[in-house]
Amino acid sequence: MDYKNSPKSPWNRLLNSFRYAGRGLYHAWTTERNIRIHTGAAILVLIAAWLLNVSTVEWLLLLFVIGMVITLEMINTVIERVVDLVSPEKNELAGQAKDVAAGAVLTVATLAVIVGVIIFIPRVITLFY
Ligand SMILES: Nc1ncnc2c1ncn2[C@@H]1O[C@H](COP(=O)(O)OP(=O)(O)OP(=O)(O)O)[C@@H](O)[C@H]1O
Repeated sequence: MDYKNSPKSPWNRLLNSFRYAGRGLYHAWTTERNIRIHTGAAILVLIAAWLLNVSTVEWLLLLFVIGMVITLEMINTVIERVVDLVSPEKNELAGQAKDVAAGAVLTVATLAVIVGVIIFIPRVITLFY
């Protein structure tokens, strides 16, 4: 019997789906340096947001872009793993898939920086003038 069809109660299945998700988060955290860097930067941004008393809408925007960056980093990791699985040898399509995934992370990370600059720069300026 394959693992998907083993007889388990709905609660067991639900519990297992959380366990697998937790294992995925742990794997991403321990193996991907970029995810640790982005999480560290996100914590610093959230501390700055708290210290500088940003508005509710600004909190929502910051949380949204932070969530997007970390989630896309994880999807990028998924794409790298799957590409390495199906195409361990050099292949043009495999390279393109990884490059485009990396480009997606860069796009959202750039957006996050722009959002941070728009929210924080005016507040930092008023701190000094
Ligand atoms: N199988 C492949 N065939 C062709 N090009 C590849 C292949 N694997 C990787 N590459 C090229 O090398 C680049 C880096 O790939 P790699 O898997 O090392 O990603 P990485 O971003 O360096 O990984 P990590 O996030 O683990 O540091 C890819 O973006 C792609 O251009």
